[in-house]
Amino acid sequence: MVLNLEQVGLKKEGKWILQDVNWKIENGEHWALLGLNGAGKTALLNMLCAYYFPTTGNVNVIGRQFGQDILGERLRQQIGLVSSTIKEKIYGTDTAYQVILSGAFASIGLYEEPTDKMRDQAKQLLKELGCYEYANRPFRMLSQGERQRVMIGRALMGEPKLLILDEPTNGLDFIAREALLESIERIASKKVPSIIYVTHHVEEILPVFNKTLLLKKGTVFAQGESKEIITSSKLSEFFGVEVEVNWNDQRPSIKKRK
Ligand SMILES: Nc1ncnc2c1ncn2[C@@H]1O[C@H](COP(=O)(O)OP(=O)(O)OP(=O)(O)O)[C@@H](O)[C@H]1O
Repeated sequence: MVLNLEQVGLKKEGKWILQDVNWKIENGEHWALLGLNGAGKTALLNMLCAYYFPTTGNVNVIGRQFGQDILGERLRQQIGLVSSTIKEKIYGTDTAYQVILSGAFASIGLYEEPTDKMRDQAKQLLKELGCYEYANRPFRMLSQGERQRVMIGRALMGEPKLLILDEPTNGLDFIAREALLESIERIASKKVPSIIYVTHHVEEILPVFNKTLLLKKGTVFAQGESKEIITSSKLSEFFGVEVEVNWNDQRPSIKKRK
């Protein structure tokens, strides 16, 4: 099992941010995590990466039960996290290749001498993610879509068991978004690692994300097979406005009913 949360609650500054969260991810499953602004998605991810400890309940991530003695650093080496916070820390002068290589050490910047195996793996990832042609270009000169690919490559360098993509299409135009989604689909089709794809956008729930969790006001509003969760009636209740969901080519689209 990749993840097991039981009756998890998180209280910060006297306020419950997460409550009664139950969530299991089996090996090889890929999940979409959908929630509006302030739903608690970031707080939940921070907990999965052991930056926050649960106030109540049990958290088990990749076979590690959270307790007083959990080593956050060790756990984080097994989780590939792609988020805007990490992206902002990357040195703009490092090349795409160096950024991907740095993932082997889970460091920002390269301080250790990579092995030949690491170099081969980084080159392979550059190819798989379509980054090869700009491998030697500094990170700051890359487009948003290119940077995002590099960040995913960096996360995959550590051969994580869980890959968390936190709103990876933010700031991308339609073409770049679809291209990135295609790459994500390719990674997901390999089964390992399991992916949690965090988004506000229903249209980004690719067929590979066959499970969806809806988070609302810090609690699980619904979870299960995406086809059963992403429906007009469920999402109308979830968003609190009447919406119409249509499935086309195994991808959902949504619009507000007039
Ligand atoms: N450390 C903290 N202390 C106090 N309140 C917090 C803390 N972290 C988050 N919150 C609050 O918890 C709620 C959920 O925040 P969170 O950032 O997890 O939402 P989100 O679903 O990620 O939203 P968005 O989509 O806008 O990023 C918000 O009301 C936020 O202000």
